Amino acid sequence: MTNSRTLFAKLWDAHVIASLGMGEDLVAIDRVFLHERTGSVALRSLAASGRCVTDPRRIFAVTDHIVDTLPGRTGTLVPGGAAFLEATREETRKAGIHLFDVEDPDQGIVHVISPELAIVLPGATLVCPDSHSCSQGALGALAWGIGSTEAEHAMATGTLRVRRPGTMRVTFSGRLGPGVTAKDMALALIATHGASGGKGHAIEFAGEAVAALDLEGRLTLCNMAAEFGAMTAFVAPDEVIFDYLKGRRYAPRGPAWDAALTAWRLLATDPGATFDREIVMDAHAVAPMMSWGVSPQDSVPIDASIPTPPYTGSSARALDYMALRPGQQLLGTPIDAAFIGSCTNSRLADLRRVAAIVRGRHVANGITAIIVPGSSAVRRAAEAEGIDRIFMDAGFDWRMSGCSLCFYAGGDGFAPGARVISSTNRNFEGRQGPGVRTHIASPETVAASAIAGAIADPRDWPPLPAPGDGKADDRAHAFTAGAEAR
Ligand SMILES: CC(C)[C@H](C(=O)O)[C@@H](O)C(=O)O
Ligand code: SF4
Repeated sequence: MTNSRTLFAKLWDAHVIASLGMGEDLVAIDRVFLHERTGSVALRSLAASGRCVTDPRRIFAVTDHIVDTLPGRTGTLVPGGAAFLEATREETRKAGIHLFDVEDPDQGIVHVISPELAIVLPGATLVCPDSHSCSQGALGALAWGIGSTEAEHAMATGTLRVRRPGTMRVTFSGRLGPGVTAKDMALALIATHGASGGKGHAIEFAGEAVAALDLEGRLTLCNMAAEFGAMTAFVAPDEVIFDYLKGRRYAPRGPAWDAALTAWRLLATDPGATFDREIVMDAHAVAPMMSWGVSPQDSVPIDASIPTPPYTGSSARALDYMALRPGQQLLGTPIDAAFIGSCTNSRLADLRRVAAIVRGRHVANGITAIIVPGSSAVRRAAEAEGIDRIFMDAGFDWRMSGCSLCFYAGGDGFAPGARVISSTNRNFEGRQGPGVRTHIASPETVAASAIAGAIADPRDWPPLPAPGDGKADDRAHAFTAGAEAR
């Protein structure tokens, strides 16, 4: 008998108020984050039921999903969308909940601004009525997506009734190769084990390649756990996370910070602790990945060809929808548009890597290329570094922050039938507009493809040496040495 515990057990047990039997626990919820699409529904329904928010200081809201992202935006282009915005404004005001609204300098995609503002903290529980809430586990939190009704319950009681998930450790051993990123790690995992491979589990990502990821890379990896069917995912927090959080708006300060740090440093799986399931992936064997079908599991290394039959289920219809042939090479397939954004890949580190590739180059003729920063803070930081100019000079549209064309809600969208290469997390039918054919990949792959005008391998597009710029060699070296390596 061992007393070794997994990090999951430590996080979970610290929040269990009561065991409710049948595998369910009553769990204390430290933070609730809402967005206008589903949060407005929860707030309205809570108010209508005559219940109230017990502790508004633990609840935050943002407008991100349906806000327009065109420069000079005033509201939303989504038909009927204004009602969601109005409900969010009205109900958060009445309940005393802090709202990061469109004009707020801290506005952005919920899973991007939560870490930026240190609303999510190591060891905390955070819920949000959004399936990609698991992204935030990158900071060592237990963060998961819930429904609107559960959000009401969490706001009214500070608790939730939750089935205790199984534990799974996914270890990426070794180091990533050149031009390979956290997005490729996630797609390789999902392609190997299927879109339901993580079902019913809380995943701890571990191993050398995970520890070597920067904060942004860890957020990307945990974000994609939603596409792996997992309840949530996290990475044991380390100094990378603590350094990032220090001094941020809602981070503890003074003696509270020191006490937090002492507690956070214990947030790791003990040696000898066992998991319900273990998966080991060889990081060195991961290549830049690209999806070919209509599920993230329909993904292959970018230089591979589309698998040949037999197909089953969604994969069988996928090729029709995607207008591709079995055995076809993905490389060189002409594209119509490129999109860089979303809670998966729209942070400053993502944009810097994109800038390194597009600098001195231009988007191919006839290609629509759009970059949407994940938050207003990312947008400002990118502009302060001048990388917005690099994007615009290269022919990319540079937008205001929000979910934007990550998902089609009836407003902005790509043309029907367009083949879009996208740094987002979902390639479902119609995800980016009716009939739109989405290929998901890393931001580097999207950038290289936008320039090539066809699906391209980012390893074939190293940064160009800039005349008179002594840093060019360093940039090229950083790229070939593994873009996300610290
Ligand atoms: C609108 C929202 C509920 C949805 C989600 O939960 O994931 C969206 O963010 C998405 O990515 O599809
Ligand atoms: S960016 Fe896309 S995946 Fe992320 S929360 Fe918004 S709509 Fe969902």
